[in-house]
Amino acid sequence: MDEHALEKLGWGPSFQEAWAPRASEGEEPARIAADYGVEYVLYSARGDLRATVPGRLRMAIRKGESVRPVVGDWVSFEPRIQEGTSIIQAVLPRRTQLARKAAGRTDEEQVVAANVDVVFLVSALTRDLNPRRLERYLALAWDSGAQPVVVLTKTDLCEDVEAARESIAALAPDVPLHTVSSVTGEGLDALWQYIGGNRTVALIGSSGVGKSTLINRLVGTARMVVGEVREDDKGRHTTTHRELFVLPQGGLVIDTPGMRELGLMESEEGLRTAFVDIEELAAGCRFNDCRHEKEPGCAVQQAIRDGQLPSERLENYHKLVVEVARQERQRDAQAQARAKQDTKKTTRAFNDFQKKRGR
Ligand SMILES: Nc1nc2c(ncn2[C@@H]2O[C@H](COP(=O)(O)OP(=O)(O)OP(=O)(O)O)[C@@H](O)[C@H]2O)c(=O)[nH]1
Ligand SMILES: [Zn+2]
Repeated sequence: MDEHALEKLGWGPSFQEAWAPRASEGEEPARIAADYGVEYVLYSARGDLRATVPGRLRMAIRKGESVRPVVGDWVSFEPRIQEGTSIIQAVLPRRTQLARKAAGRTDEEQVVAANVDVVFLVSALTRDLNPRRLERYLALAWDSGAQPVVVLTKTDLCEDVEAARESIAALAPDVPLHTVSSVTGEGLDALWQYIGGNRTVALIGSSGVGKSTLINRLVGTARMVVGEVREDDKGRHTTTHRELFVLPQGGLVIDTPGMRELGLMESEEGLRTAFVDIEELAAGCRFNDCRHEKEPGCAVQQAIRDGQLPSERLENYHKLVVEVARQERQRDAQAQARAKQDTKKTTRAFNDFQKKRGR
């Protein structure tokens, strides 16, 4: 086994210790790189593999005896290289986990990423800078066990960076705080100290604060095409989508839809409160279902033309609306995939049953 390859993926003594007893079973360790609900992509010493969770483990998850594997988790898997789909046998104890409360059910947590070392709490130094929201993100980060780092972006758009820095620093005196601009490059170098050393970094923050731009500035083209699915030469689906990225300089970044959803905790409230100006203006639009794009009689567009509303406000609003829609589609797709899997299982069980009866 290539220990060095595993180290680059964030492997360490605590995982080694937890995994060691399973070595005799012929199992191997790997880290979850993408989570499709039914199927996973693993990074292992053998390279990238596809894997599923067997019925036994699924049952244990349902009973609460095991956690459900999520992106960033270390797992022990049984290699099935010939078949093309390996089997996840156990989830190794997590060092940290980023979770949000499931909507509606306050007692139930939804883990969106595991084994994150550092969380960048990203906010933009614009009108949308919201101390209460940052406090919520901080609470989330503290709960996770990961180290929080506040990153204030878009210094190039801010007239008084020092004042903003001071007001935010007062909220979280013990948390490192950095101000950066992905446009001018100001302050970016200081972020490297958190990224190296095979550590895993996650970025949380509202839509539009500059998370993607920051990742791209820091890691260049390390990110892969998102959501691309294509058929390989045997007609199987090979997924190129990843949610855990190994950086060429060392270190890892997690960017999952769930992570983006953390930025949407405030979405409903956000669309109403944070964008109350737009909601109010929208009452004056000619059409009830106006999207404030190119519709005639749009009061929001009019307000922009009149200089009453900065166009960036509407851009941010649109980004949030698009993101909500994207996530709904994603949830639908996952539900469909699960349903398809269930149908297959039922068909198989039925066929087996028929065969047995025929005998
Ligand atoms: N002026 C300025 N604009 C920036 C900076 N960083 C990002 N932007 C712009 O802000 C907009 C949003 O940036 P994104 O990186 O897409 O924001 P995000 O947080 O990834 O947003 P989601 O993908 O919706 O979660 C883009 O138009 C960026 O070009 C910055 O430092 N300065
Ligand atoms: Zn409108």
